[in-house]
Amino acid sequence: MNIKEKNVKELEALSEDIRKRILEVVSKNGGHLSSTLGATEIIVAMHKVFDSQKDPFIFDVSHQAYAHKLLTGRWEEFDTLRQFNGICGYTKPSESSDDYFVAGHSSTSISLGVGAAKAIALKGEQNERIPVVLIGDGSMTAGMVYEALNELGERKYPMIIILNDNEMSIAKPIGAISRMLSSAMASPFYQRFKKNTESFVDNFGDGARYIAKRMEESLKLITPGILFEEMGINYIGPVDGHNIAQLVDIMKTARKLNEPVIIHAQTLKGKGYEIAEGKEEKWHGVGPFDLSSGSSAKKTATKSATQIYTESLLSLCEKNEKIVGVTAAMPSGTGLSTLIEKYPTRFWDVAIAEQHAVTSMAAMAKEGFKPFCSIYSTFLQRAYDQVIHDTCLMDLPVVFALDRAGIVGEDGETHQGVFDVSYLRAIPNMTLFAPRDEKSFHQAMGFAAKYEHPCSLRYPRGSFITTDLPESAPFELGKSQLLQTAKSNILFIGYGNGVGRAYQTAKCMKEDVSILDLRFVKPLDGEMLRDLSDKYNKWFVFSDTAKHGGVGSAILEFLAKENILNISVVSFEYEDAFITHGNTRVVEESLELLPEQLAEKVINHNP
Ligand SMILES: Cc1ncc(C[n+]2csc(CCOP(=O)(O)OP(=O)(O)O)c2C)c(N)n1
Ligand SMILES: CC(=O)[C@@H](O)[C@H](O)COP(=O)(O)O
Ligand SMILES: [Mg+2]
Repeated sequence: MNIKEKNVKELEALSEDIRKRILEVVSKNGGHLSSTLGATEIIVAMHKVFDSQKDPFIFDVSHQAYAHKLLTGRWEEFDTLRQFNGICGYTKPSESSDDYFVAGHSSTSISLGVGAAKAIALKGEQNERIPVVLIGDGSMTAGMVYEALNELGERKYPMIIILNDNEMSIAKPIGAISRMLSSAMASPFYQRFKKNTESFVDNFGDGARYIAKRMEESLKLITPGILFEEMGINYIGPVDGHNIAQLVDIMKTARKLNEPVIIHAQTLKGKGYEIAEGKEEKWHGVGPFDLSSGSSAKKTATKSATQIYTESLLSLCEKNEKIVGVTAAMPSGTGLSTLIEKYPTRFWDVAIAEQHAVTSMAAMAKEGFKPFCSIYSTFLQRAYDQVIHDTCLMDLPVVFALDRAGIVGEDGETHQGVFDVSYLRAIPNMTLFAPRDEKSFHQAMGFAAKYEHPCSLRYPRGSFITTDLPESAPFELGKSQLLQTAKSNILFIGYGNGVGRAYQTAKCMKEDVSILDLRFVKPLDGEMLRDLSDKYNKWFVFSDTAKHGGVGSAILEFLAKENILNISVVSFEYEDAFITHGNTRVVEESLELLPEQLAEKVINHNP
């Protein structure tokens, strides 16, 4: 039956069926669980009142949009969620015309809505179509949201913004905005007012009590909405984000206003799966798990790069009290939660605010501190000008510790950490290097902690490719490390996690090869490369970076500048295309980047 014809009871039953389907698939495949369980009724109500075939449905981050996928013809194939060639974990127009826009990086939805509303107005379609945005309280903390609200409040395009406030980002939300949003019921003024009026009206009977109740209601409506109302945007709420009848009525009312409206819905993150309900960070993004017990299926033995980073930073902090650091709403993902707990006056979660994170740390560097910006490679893209304009132009000693560098797997195109060498290498005063394993990671961190200019080190999601690499030499600026020499004319040049891949590829070959750990891609070890160009004339580059502007590019630039013309360079970095989602190994195989595939390419390469 078409959702438009369903009554409230049927919509409630549909929500429960959706929850069951989400739990069934996410417990098998992994994915974003608690966000998407909590947004179910809101999304069902959206589809009841609006039409995603004509109204732009815009989900912020869109990790919470599984119910939308289930309601738009993907119920059966939802079994393939986040699998290679399966359903994407985020909205993706190429997957369905009901998915209006790509999403994955947060806080873009309101700008998208304003742009869509402008176009709808220009095309004279305002009576037929209206943008409907769903954004979470965590995503409301990024500056881009206020750029969009600023214009929307001025131009007043008709638009529905549903703010799904579950009082959680990935972790507990931080900052004034989150506090403002959920402060309505708890504000001291509001509580005093409530207490005083209750005692006051007890002496005057029902009529007065009724008036006080209305005042209390109106006060509730005023407190969190004051920010939006003052900006010229209608505010309705807070409302129960699990009450479908109320949600449907309010969305219908909001549509009739034909103005910009924010509906502030309060929900329970993880609703419907008791173990995950409430303020449980670990249920935001999950691997496969046992439904009855909630215990995760996969246990990882080897230490992750994030764990190494955390241990390294902890030991550096003990020796140097000038070391400080930030994360932009990824405390556990970056490992910074440990540092925040141990050094609460030196480490901060600044919410989803990468631009603010970088620039505020630049100021701390100017004040003589040694900041570590712990940000995923993909999310640092959000703060590119802050790296150039506020950090490198001032030549300030900020360390950009880029986790999730390389293919990240099931998060797919929006989250692959593959562009950082390309986007950072072009910036003057920036130094780029990468550890290959645990030992070299500690050395790289020691180097970073003393380095007096901007620098960036990168490391993979999960653990390094291999742990049995040769002993690591201390990190020196612009110095590489020759790990293995052989008689053949073949040289493997590895960078970061690419060194492990070079070793695994070498093992697949009958012929011995020489292997260099490049360590620094900026500045390059010119002396070593000149020396090696006399001995080896077939170079192969192994790095989890985009080819364009990446490590191979840097080496080719060097050879050209040195007028060294007899070397053939083949880069096994990523081609000029966005990399899809799926299990990392499966994705790498599709890109022909597995060691055995690379060995084939080396053997068959005849320049
Ligand atoms: C620019 C950017 N920074 C960080 C993230 C990582 N991230 C994904 S979802 C999320 C929290 C979102 O919280 P909220 O909007 O409240 O949604 P909820 O999961 O609570 O429904 C974060 C920090 C991101 N996707 N984009
Ligand atoms: C939706 C989002 O952007 C985050 O939840 C991201 O998926 C976290 O990635 P990791 O699982 O690699 O920490
Ligand atoms: Mg939230």
